[in-house]
Amino acid sequence: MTTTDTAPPPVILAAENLIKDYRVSLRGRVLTSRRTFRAVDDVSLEIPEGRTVGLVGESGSGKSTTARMIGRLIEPSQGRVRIGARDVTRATGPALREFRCSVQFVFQDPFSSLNPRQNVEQLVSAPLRYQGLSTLAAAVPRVKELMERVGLNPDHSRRYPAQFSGGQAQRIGIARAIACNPRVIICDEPVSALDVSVQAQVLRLLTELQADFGFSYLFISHDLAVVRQVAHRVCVMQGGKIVEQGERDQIFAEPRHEYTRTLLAAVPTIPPEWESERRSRGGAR
Ligand SMILES: Nc1ncnc2c1ncn2[C@@H]1O[C@H](COP(=O)(O)OP(=O)(O)OP(=O)(O)O)[C@@H](O)[C@H]1O
Repeated sequence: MTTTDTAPPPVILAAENLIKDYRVSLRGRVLTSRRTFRAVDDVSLEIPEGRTVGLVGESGSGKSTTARMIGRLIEPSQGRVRIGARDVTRATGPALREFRCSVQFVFQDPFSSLNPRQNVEQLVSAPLRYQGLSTLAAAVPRVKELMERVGLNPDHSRRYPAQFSGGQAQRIGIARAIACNPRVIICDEPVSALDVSVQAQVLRLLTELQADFGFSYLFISHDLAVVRQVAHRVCVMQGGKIVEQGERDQIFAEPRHEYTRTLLAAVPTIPPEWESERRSRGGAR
């Protein structure tokens, strides 16, 4: 952690009044230009340095669309994305490349987000090569170091995704995400495709990496129990809008919006030993 309890950490990544209109619904229904479908409606959120912002809501509420706009994977229809003081909404060329290094993604399904024809050396070194920071051969020691850091055997660097378990494949995705020392990692349902025991290990790894490197996370999940374990702040989405946001303890202890209360009613409680261990590691508080 880079800040004290008295000074709030500076905002590293911000979304300002983001809107996304689609002209074709995912079901293939073509909408007329006058009747677009608004998937995200005036969303503003801030991600402080070294902190985790949880983004929760039911399926279809607009979480992934919001994240993809913030990470510049898709263009917003309106609104702005800022990293530090810099507006990167329309950044192109070198500015966009730099942004892509600063803001990395970890996706839900590690197997579909890793090219099955590339081995770990190729996969994990990709951000470094994209930035022109390294060649494949020169990146191998760094890849092995990253593999070790995320709990993988560096001797397996020539293996392909299919030779790993789901949890190990997600660790490859995490190694790739941290390869070029990003400032923010957008985790889009990073554990929901994994077995519960493996989920806990991957969440623990993300928490450790944050404590060690000060990463900020935007952590998307439909599972509030998971968000409660990792998030410092929580934003609740419904129907494309953020209906409530605040510090994690406030959201969980005193939800103000009816929809948040409904979501919370379905959350199992977390074991106290988890909570105390996380606090002692410097995780969410
Ligand atoms: N490329 C697209 N074209 C048209 N509609 C889209 C597109 N992507 C998403 N949508 C629609 O936008 C809405 C928000 O989708 P989004 O994936 O952002 O929600 P979500 O909260 O992440 O849901 P989930 O948890 O199921 O991924 C949904 O109604 C979805 O069908």
